[in-house]
Amino acid sequence: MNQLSIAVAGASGRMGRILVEAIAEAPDTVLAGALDVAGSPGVGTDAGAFSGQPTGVTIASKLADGLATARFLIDFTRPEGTLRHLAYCAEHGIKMIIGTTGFDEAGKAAIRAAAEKTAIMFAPNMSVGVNVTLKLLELAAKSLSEGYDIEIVEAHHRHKVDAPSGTALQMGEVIADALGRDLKQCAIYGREGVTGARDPSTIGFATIRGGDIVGDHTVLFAGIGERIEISHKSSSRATYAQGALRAARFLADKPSGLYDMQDVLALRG
Ligand SMILES: NC(=O)C1=CN([C@@H]2O[C@H](COP(=O)(O)OP(=O)(O)OC[C@H]3O[C@@H](n4cnc5c(N)ncnc54)[C@H](OP(=O)(O)O)[C@@H]3O)[C@@H](O)[C@H]2O)C=CC1
Ligand SMILES: O=C(O)C1=N[C@H](C(=O)O)C[C@H](O)C1
Repeated sequence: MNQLSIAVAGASGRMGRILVEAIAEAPDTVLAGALDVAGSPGVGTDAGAFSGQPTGVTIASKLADGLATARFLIDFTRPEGTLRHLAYCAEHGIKMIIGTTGFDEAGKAAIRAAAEKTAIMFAPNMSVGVNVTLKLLELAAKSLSEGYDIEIVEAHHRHKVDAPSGTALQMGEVIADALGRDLKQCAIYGREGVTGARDPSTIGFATIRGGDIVGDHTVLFAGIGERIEISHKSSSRATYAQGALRAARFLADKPSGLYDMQDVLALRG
């Protein structure tokens, strides 16, 4: 079998460790490299050391070492790390699966530009369930466009550094698009003090951080006399890792371009 040779960035992070395991377990993928940021305690150790299953691949900090034989890079790190990896991958034709969240507009523009040189799958949530939920939200928003107040509530573990989550923002964008609104104009990120009555054209966001919550998202469509709640709850990061591997298989025969999980799962349209 022609295995997909995949490198993992942020290999000693929460997602990186699970990805290393998932790649080792899948018969059609092989770990071709592992990266972490210089100074990270994982650098110089075997990428499988965390799970007690050595891979024979040492975590490198130099991109040329970690990416020497990789055709794909799966990157769940931080925006500044991903943007550094992006430039290298675009130059060397390495396909990228980007799960990192928290990019500003300039970062997103850099990803779009790099996708002219290599194939990139960029999605804030790679679980099948969340991506199906996005379709449900589109349908709900179109059907409940009048008389329902829309609020998005997300909860994550205490270590998460960006808020609202990338998934919550994508949910907001899907809903705003379905309603013909611009999320930049109608999003309300938290409330405090005398806020006045709710403006019906807004989409509200609320963020909870605590403990080991893997990732919960609920969208409320609150009307008079009823409310609809559409929820997704992740109980394991393995679902994101499996989504990332599915994305690598999808990209294997794709030309340069920017793709997302709706493309991978054939949910577009
Ligand atoms: N799309 C999806 O399905 C999902 C997306 N995510 C996103 O993935 C990202 C990572 O999440 P998680 O694994 O929990 O985070 P962690 O903090 O556990 O892991 C991040 C990894 O990236 C490394 N890193 C930090 N800064 C840099 C840098 N500048 N350059 C290169 N590497 C760097 C960290 O090294 P060190 O520890 O030494 O700082 C660490 O190994 C987040 O943006 C999160 O929102 C998470 C889950 C699912
Ligand atoms: O940081 C996390 O953990 C997660 N981040 C992603 C996001 O910001 O949406 C996806 C998932 O919710 C887990």
